[in-house]
Amino acid sequence: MKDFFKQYIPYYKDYKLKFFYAFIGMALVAGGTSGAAYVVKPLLDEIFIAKDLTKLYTIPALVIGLYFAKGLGKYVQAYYISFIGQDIIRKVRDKLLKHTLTLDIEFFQKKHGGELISRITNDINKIQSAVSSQIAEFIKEFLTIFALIFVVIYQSAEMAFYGLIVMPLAIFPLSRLAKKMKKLSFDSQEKISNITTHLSETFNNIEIIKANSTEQIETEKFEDHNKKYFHVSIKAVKTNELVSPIMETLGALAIATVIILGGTKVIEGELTVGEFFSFMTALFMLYTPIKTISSLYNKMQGALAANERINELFSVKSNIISGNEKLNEDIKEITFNDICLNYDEIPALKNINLHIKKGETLALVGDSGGGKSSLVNLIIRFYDAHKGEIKFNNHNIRDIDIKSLRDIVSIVTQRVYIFNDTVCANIAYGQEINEQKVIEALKQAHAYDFVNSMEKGIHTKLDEFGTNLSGGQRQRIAIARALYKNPQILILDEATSALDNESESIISEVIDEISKDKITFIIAHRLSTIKHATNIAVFKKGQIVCIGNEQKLKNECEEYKRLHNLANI
Ligand SMILES: Nc1ncnc2c1ncn2[C@@H]1O[C@H](COP(=O)(O)OP(=O)(O)OP(=O)(O)O)[C@@H](O)[C@H]1O
Repeated sequence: MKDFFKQYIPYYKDYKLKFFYAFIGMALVAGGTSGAAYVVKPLLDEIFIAKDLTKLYTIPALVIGLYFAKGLGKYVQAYYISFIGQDIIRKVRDKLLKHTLTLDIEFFQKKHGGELISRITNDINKIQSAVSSQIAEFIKEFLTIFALIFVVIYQSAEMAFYGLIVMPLAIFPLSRLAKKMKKLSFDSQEKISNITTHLSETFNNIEIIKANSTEQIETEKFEDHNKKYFHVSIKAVKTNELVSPIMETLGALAIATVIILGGTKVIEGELTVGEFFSFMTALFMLYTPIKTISSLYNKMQGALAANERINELFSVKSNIISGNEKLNEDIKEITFNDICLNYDEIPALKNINLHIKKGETLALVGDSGGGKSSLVNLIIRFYDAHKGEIKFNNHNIRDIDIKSLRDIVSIVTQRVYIFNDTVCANIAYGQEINEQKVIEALKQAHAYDFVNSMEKGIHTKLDEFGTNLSGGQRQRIAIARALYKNPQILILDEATSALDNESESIISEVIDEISKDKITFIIAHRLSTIKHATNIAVFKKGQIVCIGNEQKLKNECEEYKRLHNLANI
């Protein structure tokens, strides 16, 4: 708990004035509550026993004043505390997403998107009430307790001792319950994360689910996750709700003792009736904040568990560290010197040596799993090689500022990414929109005709998965996006695989034309699309087994001949 406060207290520094207002509100609540308890004494002693008529009006007026102050205080503190809490949460959420986006591709490939969404939404929501209302309630209830204890001790120190002894007695069972609550909250956050993960997987894979009629199976899996969440939640309710009966039983014991003791004192004339009732009112009132604090402490455990999960994400660090050399120059050559890459100790690339000059196109071909995508992923530092060196002119890739590197590279991957935005914004993604340039890029990618026939042309909104487009249309959008950037290095990983033969050959010609002043990497299974490449590297099990132009490979490379024959079957 201490660490939790340590982590969030610095945020409060930005809200000093608002916190001050909230504190005044809390003080009004504490003062109003204890004042209401105190006023029982003059109420009984002076109106009912001494029959003082003047007090008949002043005391009720005072009661109204006290409750008004309490109500006003409650409103002021609730507003400012919620403001502070929600604003802190907004900042933590922004910070968490910012941090998450800095992490390596490898992290995203291993962690499910649904789980990350759950951390950034559910877990952060869990700490929201802790940093806002719960912290405020803690302070408010503590202030109220102090004020009421003051009234209790002021009225009778001896009875106060018996009335309050329950407080230390309650600590042991309550701390046991709190520990259990923390564990249950951790479980519960994990279960809700499973639910989010399952939902995101279901909606992302909806086509395959429907095509295989597995709706029932998926529903059953979901019901299972849902049931587990329900069981943990109910266990948490069982634990949390124990706080109140424990406190009430202990409280009843204390109150019974005080009645016997106080009753004796009143009978013997040591205490007035008013003093006794004022004491009793304060004592009764005391149990509410004490009970609230115990239950808050328990509820806080949920926030602590969620916070651990948030901190776990904050503690993940990127392994791919940016260099600081900016690439503000013409890239004339890229060199791969003895490059090796492993995924979890399993080799994917072995001793790759390549040299590509500006204006050249290197095609990468070979069986599936040969290492082609892995090689191009190294160029934009989605991964770092485990051995060897990649150089852009004379810069080692690890010394280059990652943003400046990625600014000069366009990549079209096997999976096409479409954003929930207009065609225009999708093409100019990450750059300023120039409609003329967008149209130009669309024309080059042979996408302008179909975009133009859409209701709003380049201003038509696409949906996130591009479901309002055909596979080939999606690929053309991705190619147009890559061309819009006018990169120095162009990487096309199966970028035309969904196109019909005619479109593919037209686009291949366009690419041949525009790649004259670039360094281009093309991965293609259809060998016909890469026949004009300067060099073709044939991959097999992570190695380049042959390299050369098409004619050379046709004459000398058995593996290429095999691929060529397969393609012509
Ligand atoms: N993120 C990853 N984590 C673990 N292994 C991976 C990862 N990406 C690729 N691999 C493995 O590395 C090897 C090379 O994969 P890669 O995707 O580079 O091949 P490829 O030649 O591009 O295949 P394809 O033509 O099917 O796209 C494969 O055995 C693959 O299973």
